[in-house]
Amino acid sequence: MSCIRMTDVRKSYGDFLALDGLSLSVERGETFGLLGPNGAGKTTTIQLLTGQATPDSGELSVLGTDPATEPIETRRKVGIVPEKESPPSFQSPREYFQFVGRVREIDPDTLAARVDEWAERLSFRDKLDAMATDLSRGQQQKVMISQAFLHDPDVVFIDEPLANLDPIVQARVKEFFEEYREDGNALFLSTHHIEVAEEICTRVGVVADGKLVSEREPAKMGADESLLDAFVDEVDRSGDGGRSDESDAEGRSSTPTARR
Ligand SMILES: Nc1ncnc2c1ncn2[C@@H]1O[C@H](COP(=O)(O)OP(=O)(O)OP(=O)(O)O)[C@@H](O)[C@H]1O
Repeated sequence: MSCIRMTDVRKSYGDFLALDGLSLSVERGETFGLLGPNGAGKTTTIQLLTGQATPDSGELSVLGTDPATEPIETRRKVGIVPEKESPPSFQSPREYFQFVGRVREIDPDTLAARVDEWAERLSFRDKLDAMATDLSRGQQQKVMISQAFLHDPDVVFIDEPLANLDPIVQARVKEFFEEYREDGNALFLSTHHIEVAEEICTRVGVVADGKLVSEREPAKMGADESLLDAFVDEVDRSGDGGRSDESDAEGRSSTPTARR
């Protein structure tokens, strides 16, 4: 059975239709990547699947919970790295992890061992007691990735997983993602970096115009096939290619219009 499922989900903001009947499903053992142009609906999809927003219609299921009606249950079961979140500026990473541990009900010895493991894996042991406000953007991203896995969830959602990370840390994160997936868990990633999707994901879905317009398994694509070419074709065909023109630097539309 799928551990993540969306069926015919619609979501609008005012009169702007952001998701127009989006359906997808993800199985355990998969790293699913949602690829799409600015404003296509990737962040909205993650927000709906993690109970941070509610759909207008359609069905959602994550690890047997309904994020629309049981958002706390869903969030208890999954890990989340939201797009623009940082650790609280007034706390050190160690204090933040202790807070996460209390909320996630992780016993102190397990928490200490996992924090130690992540600080080692992502090379930030020397920053564990620094104020978060004094961390670089990449160091903050390391803390946010670590917190998502501390309670050993079966499913983790990450918006732009490798943003701001140096190549050595990116390699360690990719290695961990592969082990995590092979252990029977599922990762749901959102990105507009095609090379990231190609390298990390077992399956990539292209979202355009508020719908899932195609799905591909990068490992099964022929040497003459390019995910970039396929992406450009599909986005052009959906008519979503020009959507980024009406979005600002944050990807927010300044003049929301209904998709139809
Ligand atoms: N709170 C909101 N109010 C109004 N419109 C919104 C809101 N959140 C998102 N939107 C609009 O919904 C559409 C989808 O936004 P979303 O953030 O899901 O896109 P995205 O694919 O994650 O974009 P990006 O790649 O630029 O981060 C965009 O046109 C955006 O302007």
